[in-house]
Amino acid sequence: MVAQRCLRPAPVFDEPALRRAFEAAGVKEVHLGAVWQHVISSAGAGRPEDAPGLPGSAREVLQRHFAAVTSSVQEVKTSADGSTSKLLIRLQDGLQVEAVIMRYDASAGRYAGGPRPGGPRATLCVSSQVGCKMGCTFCATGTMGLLGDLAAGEIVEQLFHASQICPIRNVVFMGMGEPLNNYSAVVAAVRTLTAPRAFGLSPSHVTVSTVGVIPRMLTLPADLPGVRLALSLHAPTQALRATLVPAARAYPLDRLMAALDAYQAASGGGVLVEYVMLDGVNDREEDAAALGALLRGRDVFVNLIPYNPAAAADTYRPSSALSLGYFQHVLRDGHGLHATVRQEMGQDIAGACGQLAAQAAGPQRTPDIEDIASP
Ligand SMILES: C[S@@+](CC[C@H](N)C(=O)[O-])C[C@H]1O[C@@H](n2cnc3c(N)ncnc32)[C@H](O)[C@@H]1O
Ligand code: SF4
Repeated sequence: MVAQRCLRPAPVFDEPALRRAFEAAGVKEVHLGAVWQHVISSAGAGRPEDAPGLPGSAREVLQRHFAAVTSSVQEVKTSADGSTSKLLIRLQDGLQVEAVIMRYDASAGRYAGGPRPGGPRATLCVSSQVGCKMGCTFCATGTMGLLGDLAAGEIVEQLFHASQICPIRNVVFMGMGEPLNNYSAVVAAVRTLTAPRAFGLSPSHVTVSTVGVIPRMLTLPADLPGVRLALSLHAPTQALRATLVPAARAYPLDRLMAALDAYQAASGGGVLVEYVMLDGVNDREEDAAALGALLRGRDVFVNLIPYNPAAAADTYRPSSALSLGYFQHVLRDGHGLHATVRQEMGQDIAGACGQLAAQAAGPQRTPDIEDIASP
C-alpha cells in the first residue's frame, strides 16, 4: 500500500481542492479562473490571494491553504541536438518526477530546431505518478514500483514550469506512471490544462497514454471529451503480451480490444496504438502478421517505438532498422493500416520514452494481479 501524500500548502492549480475550499467558504466558482490567470500571467511571481477582484473570503482561503507553485525545477538537461529538454522536478514532500519538452514540429513531421524561446510550439511529456506499479519489463519507471500519486495541481505545474522555458502546444501523458491508475487527478488536471481561463490547450492536443486499464478507458470519453487516447499494446497475442506487460494478466487482450472498440464508439475518435519494438521478441514476421490481422479494419494509427535502453544490464535490444522497416511495410501494405516509426529524441539525456526514473529503482518484482486490477 502506497502512503497517502499530504500536501500543505495545496497547489492552486489543483482544481478539486480549490473548488472545495471556495465552496466551503461561500466563494463563487467564477473566481477560480481569475486566480489562475493572475498566477500564469505573473509567471508564478504573483501570490494567488492578490488576484484582482477577489472577495475577502477568497483571499483568506488562498492565503491560509494554497501556494501559486508547490514544486520546483531542480535541473534542466538539454540534448546535444537541442531537440529535447528533461526537467527534474522536486515535489514539496521531496519526491521527484521528470517531464520532457520535445521540440518537434508535428505539422512538418520533423524536429523543429533548438531551444529557441518563441520558436515553434513544443510537446510536453508529463508524469502522472512517482514510479508505476504496472511493472512492464522494458520500462525504467516500472522498475521503481509505485512511490506515490501526483495531485492534479502537481501535474498541471509541470506545464507551468515547461511554459517558462518555451511555448507548449501539446501535452502527452507518456512520462512516469500509468495515468488511468491516478484517474481523478488526471481528469482534474486535464480540465485545468484545457480550461480557457487557465492554460487553454485544445483537448485534441492532449493525449492520455495507457497500458490498458479497461474500466477507466470506458469512462474517459464522457469525462474528457475530445481528448486523445494512446494504447500501449506491444504484442499481438495474449501469451506474448503477458510476458512483457504484467497488466495483461488482469486485462486480457480480448477484453482490451473490446474496450478499444467501445472507447471508439463512445468517443468517435481514432486511437494511437504504441508498440515498442524489441529485437527477436515482438518484431518477428509472425508478430507483424498477427498485429496486422488484430488491428485490420479498426480506426487506429500504429506508432512503432524504437526500444530505448531502460537499464544498464538490459535484457532487451532494439530492433534493427531492417525489422522496423519490414514491420511497418506489413502493417501498411499488407493490412492497410496507418503505421509510422517514432522519431526518438533525447536518448543522450535519458529523456526518451520509458527512460524516466527520477528516483533509484527498487528491486524488480512481478506485480500481484490483485494490485494491478485495482485502478
Ligand atoms: C512510460 S509510458 C507512460 C504511459 C503509460 N503508463 C503507458 O504505458 O502507456 C509511455 C510509453 O513509453 C513506452 N515505453 C516504456 N519503456 C520504453 C522503452 N524502454 N523504450 C521505448 N518506449 C518505452 C511505453 O510502452 C508507453 O507506450
Ligand atoms: S510502460 Fe507505462 S504502465 Fe508500463 S511500467 Fe512503464 S509507466 Fe508503467
